[in-house]
Amino acid sequence: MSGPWTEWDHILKIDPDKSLVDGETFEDVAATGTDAIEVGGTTGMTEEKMERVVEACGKYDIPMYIEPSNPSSVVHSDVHDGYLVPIVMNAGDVTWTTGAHKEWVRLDDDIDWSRTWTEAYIVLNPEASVATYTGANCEQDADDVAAYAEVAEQMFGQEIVYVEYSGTLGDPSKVRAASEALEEATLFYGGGIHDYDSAHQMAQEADVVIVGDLVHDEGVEAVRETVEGARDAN
Ligand SMILES: CC(C)=CCC/C(C)=C/CC/C(C)=C/CC/C(C)=C/COP(=O)(O)OP(=O)(O)O
Ligand SMILES: O=P(O)(O)OC[C@@H](O)CO
Ligand SMILES: [Mg+2]
Repeated sequence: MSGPWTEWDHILKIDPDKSLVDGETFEDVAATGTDAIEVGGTTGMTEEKMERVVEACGKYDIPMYIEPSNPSSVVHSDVHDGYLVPIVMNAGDVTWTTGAHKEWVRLDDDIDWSRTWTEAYIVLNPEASVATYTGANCEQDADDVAAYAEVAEQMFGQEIVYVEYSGTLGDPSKVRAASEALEEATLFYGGGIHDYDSAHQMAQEADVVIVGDLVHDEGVEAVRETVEGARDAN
């Protein structure tokens, strides 16, 4: 089974705990040329904030996926395309590999498995909230990153491997190492993409690049440039 992400170059990740740039709307966001919107963040996540963004983006004709950072940010709606649930390969606590997932499945009687997929995260920026939150061990050389990617695909059957540098532009040689270790799985890269060149550079290594903070800090015009960078690289 393979998902629509095999056709994507670029994802825009909206953090429901952050606002858009003054004067910009979700309609502008949907018109940036990105292939899909992911809604998720680590800190300050609540069901209400999640619902608000999902509803706002659901009005536009763009694929939208909820990326929950805990079971209580899984909102049920008809307007989004599915759930991309993180599994953190290098978490310091099994909560973020299987524990939260077990609790979610135990407590939620209404999981729609037909549109639920997972992303195998390798978290590499120790300064990011997601690293603190999951107690990730970010000291990973390129061969460690490659091995995690291979474990994710070959042993855990993951279709998506996500090299995560949230907040900073990562080491392209580690992204390349992950890419070379994968056979069929789709490689996502996210972190610090802020212009045409950074998008172009990381899109040469990864299949899909994810842009997050830029939309909240700089706005849709800057995001559009990253879409172009990603497209030109692929
Ligand atoms: C089982 C369920 C439903 C949920 C658990 C899912 C897991 C394992 C979450 C772990 C954390 C994670 C990988 C969240 C994904 C979203 C993400 C990485 C957002 C970016 O976070 P930061 O940029 O560090 O944080 P802020 O921007 O929110 O400060
Ligand atoms: O916010 P940035 O640094 O663009 O990171 C994007 C994404 O990988 C965060 O989960
Ligand atoms: Mg962030």
